[in-house]
Amino acid sequence: MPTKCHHPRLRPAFLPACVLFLGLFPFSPALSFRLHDSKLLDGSRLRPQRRGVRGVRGVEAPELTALSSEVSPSSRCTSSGVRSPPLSEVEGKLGVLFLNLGGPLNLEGVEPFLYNLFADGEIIRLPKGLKWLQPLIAFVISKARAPSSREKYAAIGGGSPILEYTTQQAAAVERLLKSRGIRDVEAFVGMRYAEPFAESVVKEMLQSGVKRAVVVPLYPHYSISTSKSALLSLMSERSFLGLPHTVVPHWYQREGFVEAVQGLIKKEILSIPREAREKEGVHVLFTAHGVPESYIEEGDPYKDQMEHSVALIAEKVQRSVPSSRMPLSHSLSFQSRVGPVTWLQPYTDDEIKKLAEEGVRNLIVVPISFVSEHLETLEEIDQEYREVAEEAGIRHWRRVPALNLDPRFLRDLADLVGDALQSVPVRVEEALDSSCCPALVRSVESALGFEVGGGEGKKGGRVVGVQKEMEEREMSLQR
Ligand SMILES: C=CC1=C(C)c2cc3[nH]c(cc4nc(cc5[nH]c(cc1n2)c(C)c5CCC(=O)O)C(CCC(=O)O)=C4C)c(C)c3C=C
Ligand SMILES: [Fe+2]
Repeated sequence: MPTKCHHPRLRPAFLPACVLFLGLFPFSPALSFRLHDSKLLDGSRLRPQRRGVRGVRGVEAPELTALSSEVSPSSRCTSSGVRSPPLSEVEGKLGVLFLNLGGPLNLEGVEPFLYNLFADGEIIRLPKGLKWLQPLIAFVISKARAPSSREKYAAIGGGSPILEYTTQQAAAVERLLKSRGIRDVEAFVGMRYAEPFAESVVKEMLQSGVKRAVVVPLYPHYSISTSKSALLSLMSERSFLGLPHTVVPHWYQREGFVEAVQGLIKKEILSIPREAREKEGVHVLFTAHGVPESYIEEGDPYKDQMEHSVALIAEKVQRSVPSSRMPLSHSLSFQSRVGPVTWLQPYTDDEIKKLAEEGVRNLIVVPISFVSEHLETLEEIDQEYREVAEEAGIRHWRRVPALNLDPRFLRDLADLVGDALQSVPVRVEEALDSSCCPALVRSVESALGFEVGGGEGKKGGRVVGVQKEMEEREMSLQR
């Protein structure tokens, strides 16, 4: 049965049990993060994102051909069951569902958001026999963490910009699809830990007449803790399973994504004064949200995909910056660890200090695991890590903005939907299997050094606030 996805009032008698459990917590990593059957959570009220525009049904335009030379993951990610036809052959209104994590809109929303996060059986993984403790643990941890978490959200203006960015991204993709001939299409946003909850949005989709759906977790790389968790929330809405649909489980390998990130990196590299970058070189540090190591040991493809992703982007960066007078190196590290267990390493703060000790003076930091600005970019990287870097001796610090409303990225998201329509559908049940798409999950050597040349120095733009950036991106999309 789904657990109610709300911050509960616990009876005092439960509290000693929670405290007892948490007392064990630091000494029992195996207990605190272990593989088990997934647990579903239920959402609460829905705030529908946008009203659908009704028109001619089911028209796919030829320009929806992939820009990417890669085979769409959908066509590879199959099980041995009976195949449904591609969704392009199904008539009726198309719904595009973007799944994301969500975030608190204000400081009052921080504790309920944390509760929902820690009540997720894919975030705190309890053995089967202890699952009944999940709501209690979520209650205690969210209470304990809320004050420090609230401080962080206060430092970025009092709430998370995730919903705003995601809504704008979805609206832009809907416009692009319409402009390409899919007139009867509506994009939806469904969140995991905050409103609008995905479970409710799915109901809205069905009520609004959607007859086929493309589901896109807005995480380029698959992780049990993010993509799988988001997809599980769909399983609790049984009527969704009767809807012809396809899921794009991961999409970091798409050329459009790689090129969009590369473009943003190149801009920051060129913003470092020419003399400094040619004399001292530049280091590009890719930083991804971490997961506990135990996830990887239990089959989460996240680390392999991340390493592959970094190698693909680094290669493009190397090729994109002409001449060869500037030594350019790169590495990957992991941030935002929580709790007492070991997370993926190296940790980003340690990596920054190590790089500075090794003589790096010009540092480009690239948040790679998430496609919009959020707490970890605006507070952890821009404030905490920047201070670490400056104290360690980094002279030129640049943070690459998240993809947000980058036109290349948005075009690729629209292409991705087009590719998904043409491919063999991947059902949500299939995409829950983290070993789905083995051909795309391969380890590659990361941290390859490479040399690129420089151009004229330009001042790099920092993140200037959601509203301003949205206006700029919107204008650029319209041009
Ligand atoms: C790819 C992205 C992410 C992965 C992987 C991920 C795993 C993961 N996260 C936690 C714990 C927390 N995450 C929190 C916020 C948060 N996490 C991500 C992304 C990934 N998490 C995002 C986008 C956000 C939202 C930020 C915002 O702007 O609102 C938080 C709350 C913030 C805080 O108190 O630090 C926690 C806690 C775990 C345990 C985990 C893997 C198991
Ligand atoms: Fe997280």
